[in-house]
Amino acid sequence: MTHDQLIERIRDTALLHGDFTLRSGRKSKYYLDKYLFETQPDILAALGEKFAEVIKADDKGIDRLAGPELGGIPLVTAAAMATGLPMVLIRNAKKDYGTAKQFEGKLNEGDRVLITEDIATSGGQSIEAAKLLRDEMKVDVAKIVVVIDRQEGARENIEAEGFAFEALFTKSDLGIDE
Ligand SMILES: O=P(O)(O)OC[C@H]1O[C@H](OP(=O)(O)OP(=O)(O)O)[C@H](O)[C@@H]1O
Ligand SMILES: O=C(O)c1cc(=O)[nH]c(=O)[nH]1
Repeated sequence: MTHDQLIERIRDTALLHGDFTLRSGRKSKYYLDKYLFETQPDILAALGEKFAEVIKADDKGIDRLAGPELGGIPLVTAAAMATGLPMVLIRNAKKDYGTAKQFEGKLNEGDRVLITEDIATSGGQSIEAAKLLRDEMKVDVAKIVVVIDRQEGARENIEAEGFAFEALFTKSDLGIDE
């Protein structure tokens, strides 16, 4: 799938119009329903390849990938399969039984970890995941890579916390002018 075909597939599959409340509490007249594009195997495979390009371009090398619940899970899986890199799955909250962990999979202190995420609005969700990895798991967060940046301040907020940020696509790339 070409870059432009992927943009078109995401837009056609997942762009909704209406009145939406976002995770940040903001209101929006449009919503990109990530589950509508993440549940389409052709789109997911193409996104895995896009993440792989970013991962291969990292000059210091990535040891592991991480995906936050829930939307980041299919993405990190696709990226892991496209690169052969191992991954961890990050929970929104610790389990209070069994292994009682907030992430699943294996992490080594000092690993360079790249986070995959679906949509960035304020960047709040991505920052939470990155802080957990950096401050509690003691890994080196190489970059937060999202599928779509809604261009509402996520980049500025993420970079202000000391993390690198990249978006595969922006709201402008998708031709959204709301
Ligand atoms: O940049 P932010 O302002 O933090 O908002 C964007 C986040 O909000 C959404 O998650 P949602 O709350 O729908 O959670 P889910 O992935 O568990 O469905 C979306 O998946 C992003 O992660
Ligand atoms: O900010 C959000 O919560 C959000 C925006 C959006 O376009 N899509 C989504 O899944 N979440």
